[in-house]
Amino acid sequence: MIAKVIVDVPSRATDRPFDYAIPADLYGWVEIGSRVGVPFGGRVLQGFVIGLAEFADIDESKLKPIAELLDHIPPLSPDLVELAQWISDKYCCALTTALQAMIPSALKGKADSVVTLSEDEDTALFSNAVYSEAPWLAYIRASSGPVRMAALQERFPADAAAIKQAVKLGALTEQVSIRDRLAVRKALTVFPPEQAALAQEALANYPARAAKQRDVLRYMLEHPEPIALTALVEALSTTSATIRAVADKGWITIREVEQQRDPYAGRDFKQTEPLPLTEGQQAVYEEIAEALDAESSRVFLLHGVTGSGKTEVYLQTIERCLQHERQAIVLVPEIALTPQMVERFKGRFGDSVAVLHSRLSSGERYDEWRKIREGRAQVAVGARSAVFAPFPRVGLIIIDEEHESSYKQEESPKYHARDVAVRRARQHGASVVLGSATPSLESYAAASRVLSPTQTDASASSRTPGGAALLAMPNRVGNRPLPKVHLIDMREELKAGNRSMFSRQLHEALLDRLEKGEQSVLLLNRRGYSTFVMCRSCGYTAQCPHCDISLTYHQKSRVMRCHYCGHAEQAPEKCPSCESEHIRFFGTGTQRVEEELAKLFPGIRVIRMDVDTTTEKGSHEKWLTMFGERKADVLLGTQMVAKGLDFPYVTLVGVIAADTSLHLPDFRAAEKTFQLLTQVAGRAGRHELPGEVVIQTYNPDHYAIVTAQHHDYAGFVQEELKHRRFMSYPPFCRLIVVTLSDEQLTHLITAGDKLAATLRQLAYESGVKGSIDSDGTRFIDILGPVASPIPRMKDRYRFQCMVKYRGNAGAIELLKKAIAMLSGPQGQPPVQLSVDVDPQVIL
Ligand SMILES: Nc1ncnc2c1ncn2[C@@H]1O[C@H](COP(=O)(O)OP(=O)(O)OP(=O)(O)O)[C@@H](O)[C@H]1O
Ligand SMILES: [Zn+2]
Ligand SMILES: [Zn+2]
Repeated sequence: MIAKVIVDVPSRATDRPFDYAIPADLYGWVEIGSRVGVPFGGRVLQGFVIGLAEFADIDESKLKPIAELLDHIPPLSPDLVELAQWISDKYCCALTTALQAMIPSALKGKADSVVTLSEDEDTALFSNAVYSEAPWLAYIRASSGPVRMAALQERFPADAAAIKQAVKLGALTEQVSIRDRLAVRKALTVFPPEQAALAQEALANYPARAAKQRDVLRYMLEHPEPIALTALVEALSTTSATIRAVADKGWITIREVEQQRDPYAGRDFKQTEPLPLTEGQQAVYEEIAEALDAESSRVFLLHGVTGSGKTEVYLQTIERCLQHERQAIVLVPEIALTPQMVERFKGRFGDSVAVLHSRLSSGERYDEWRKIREGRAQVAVGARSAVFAPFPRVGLIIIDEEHESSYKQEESPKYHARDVAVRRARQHGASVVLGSATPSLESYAAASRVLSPTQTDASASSRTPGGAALLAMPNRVGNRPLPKVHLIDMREELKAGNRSMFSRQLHEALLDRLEKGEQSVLLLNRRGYSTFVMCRSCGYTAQCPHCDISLTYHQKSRVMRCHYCGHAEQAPEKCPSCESEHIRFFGTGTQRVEEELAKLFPGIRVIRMDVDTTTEKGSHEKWLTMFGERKADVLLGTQMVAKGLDFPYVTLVGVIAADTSLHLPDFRAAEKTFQLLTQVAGRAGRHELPGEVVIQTYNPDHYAIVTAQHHDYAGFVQEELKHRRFMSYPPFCRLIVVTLSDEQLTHLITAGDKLAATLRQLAYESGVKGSIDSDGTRFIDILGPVASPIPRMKDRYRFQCMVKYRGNAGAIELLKKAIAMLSGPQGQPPVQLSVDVDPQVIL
């Protein structure tokens, strides 16, 4: 038997399966999805089996055998391997990169070599006096098992050559194997006596001077359950040596036992029961339930206003899914994955919920993942990569806040979890529910057919088999009104002599809440904001010397830092350009808002949530719990306060400056602004107390802001679609951005021009219509090369080409072909090149 293995080297030259023989003792164990160690170019590498075959493609006598099988249960299943193939094709990345994205980082093993003494002990070499006295040899002899080569070399640095020589001459046997970065955690555990009666007798006869040992034995007889060694040491204030002595006498045993790291251990989740559904929820629930019962793979876009009770719909459809003995995956944006959110799922489904997100340690994440792989969990709640949760029979995939751009991974593989979910669901006959109060234009267009068939991008509708179905929940639970939204024109404030960052109305409203003991949420829209350093005399701004971007000022340390490369320097006292002392730190950070609040409202209790205050593990949770317990009047923060929060005493939401994100060089700027305002407004008045929202802006007439004021999603979409159509942007076409970078500008220019020219030539030859979109079905347009929005990063110049296409234009194939044509014989590209299909952020 032959295994086809993808080795873990993400380069174009190795991006194909290699054949290996399956040794007889591994027959039946090596499966599609198995992780193996294989010899490759003189090393041992980790790889994944993606196929099995009777015969090899190459001369079988040249075939090397698989060196080792790394897990008994393959970490990937055949359907995930197939999904990886799809990702690699669609997002232009190496197959190994896609496979790696599906497993926890703990399983990204590294090759490690160990040495043992060869069987043939009296090798001539070792009888040689020089060697026989070598300390490293004595060290190996004294060790009971294999010794890690790295450890040996570290210990005896001067003897590295001699050790290598010994391996070469066969006196030492070297074995290379893959070691996981992080193993299953094992703890030494003490087991009680197996024959209690005999042990009782022994206890009575224990020598008096071994009183400590007697205590151990007595304890284990009185508490006949396994106990962790460390716990026993603590319970009896004894030592592990004492306990070991009792074990050596044979009365108790000490063994290694596998431990589970449960990040939610010790927390009680209050069991919740399904709520009687509102009419709106019921209608939606029934539609989804029907698809679940029929096991038909359908995609639903659930457009439910803030506070309409989408979570309860998720919970009850999951329950329905579990009744069919199928598993469910719930994706939540990383920053909305709060303990409050987790609690909703654990409260309903208890221990069968596994949680996957990046704030867990890699050990915790690994254990949660194993819970899924080993069938101990039925529901996975997590961020983007939870879409790969290795369930055998997925029945339902829910994507909450489906419009969030964080569902797109920014590094390779640059996949979008929404598209991957639809694909995975199709493999399993599962349904997908995309939920949002502000669906992305792409999803909305696909579901509501606002585009005529010729305008729709055909591949979008093939992504959503049979088209997505639009489900709406236009009302809040209990028919509570959406909050009243006031727009404040900040230019008018300035004219009226108010120079504060708070308008008079927001000031009043805050004061009012303080008096009533109600709570407020304040949003500082930080997208595109930064605290930068500028000279008021000459206009100098502090720039990163390696990247074309302003340095960000950190007040605490007085250090200026680059967000792209990490470059840091002390903030200057004087302008380096004109020596003026009028050098200032600009921008409104959350810190400044906090200071202003303290000045204007003495005694106000503010919780500030931003990147600075939430880095520590568990801090996010701590702040939200505090706020929930009404230990603060104001929750002030960046984007992270806009989502998912559900606090009954929040009756005011204030937005300090709505438009900071409006003018970014991003075609989604208006959409992002509308979404953010609608989401944050939705935090107010979700329970009995009515809510009010104050939005401060310099663009009170902008449609994104006006429609947000009126909770008018349809109005926003209509206006935004006009712009997108006019400018030819998604959902009217699809995009691929190719970023080229190099240290030498001349190389870059040549490579960029060549790429664009090749692409144009290939598109022309393939007969796809050019930018003149005559019949509207197939069209491809190649723009650029132009300098990227960030033209230099880490001392490398950056250019980009944008490909706009529609329909079955074969754009990805053309691009792959063009790149191959420009690459060297080993597949090496002329300059560094990165491809982003369906980009969310264009930098
Ligand atoms: N059927 C129901 N009966 C009573 N209360 C309900 C019902 N469904 C949901 N709720 C309550 O209504 C509130 C809002 O629900 P939920 O948080 O799910 O809204 P949402 O649609 O997810 O809103 P958002 O998009 O703003 O997060 C919650 O406090 C929830 O417990
Ligand atoms: Zn200056
Ligand atoms: Zn930099």
